[in-house]
Amino acid sequence: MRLHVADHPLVAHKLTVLRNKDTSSPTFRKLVDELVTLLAYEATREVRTAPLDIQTPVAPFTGVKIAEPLPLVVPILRAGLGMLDGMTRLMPTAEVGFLGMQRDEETLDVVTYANRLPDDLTGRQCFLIDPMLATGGTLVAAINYLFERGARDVTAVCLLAAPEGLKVVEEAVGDRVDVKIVVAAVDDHLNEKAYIVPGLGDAGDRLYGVV
Ligand SMILES: O=P(O)(O)OC[C@H]1O[C@H](OP(=O)(O)OP(=O)(O)O)[C@H](O)[C@@H]1O
Ligand SMILES: O=c1cc[nH]c(=O)[nH]1
Ligand SMILES: [Mg+2]
Repeated sequence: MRLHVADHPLVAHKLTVLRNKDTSSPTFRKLVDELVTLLAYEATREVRTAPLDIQTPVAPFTGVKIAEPLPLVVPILRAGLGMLDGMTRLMPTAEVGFLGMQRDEETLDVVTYANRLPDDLTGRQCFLIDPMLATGGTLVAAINYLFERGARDVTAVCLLAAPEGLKVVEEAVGDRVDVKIVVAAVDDHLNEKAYIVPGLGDAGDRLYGVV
């Protein structure tokens, strides 16, 4: 597993506003969108390309295009949906799959309630998006879904991660999958309810309200 922590003053500034409990839901959504655009730049650094011959107004030129099979972006519902527009804005030719997963707040087990993914992900670069990596249970379950369909190259884009969760992902995935995690910050620890500290609270609730 490779970890990339964004080191950028704009990321740190926007993240601070996001963490603030007094930040309203509309501002929270906008900041998540802005942050994912900054993270997506790093997350897509290794996206595969193929040569493309074009003609500039002056001369022929061999440039690049995103190679097929096209990358697949997979938001983990609910909170991951808040990152989808930002990700596809940067990579508009990517296709999109969906995973609906919810952490049982008592047992911390992951319940998968929706799954809309291509059957065959062989050779596809997959981008899982979810703002929070807490115990790591959700991300490991999501990576396993992709692995079962043949994916071996997975980049997770998260806003906050806990050290405990990063360790769980590293141990669970091993070298089965080339996993890269791009995150705006690694926080201090998990509290007794497995919330990230200092964190930003419940990302899904702050984006979409308490259900
Ligand atoms: O690392 P873990 O301990 O598994 O926790 C992280 C998960 O918890 C949150 O989702 P939640 O289950 O609250 O669902 P929601 O997006 O519908 O709010 C978050 O968006 C992650 O998916
Ligand atoms: O701190 C946390 C942990 C899990 N899910 C969240 O939304 N926030
Ligand atoms: Mg939630």
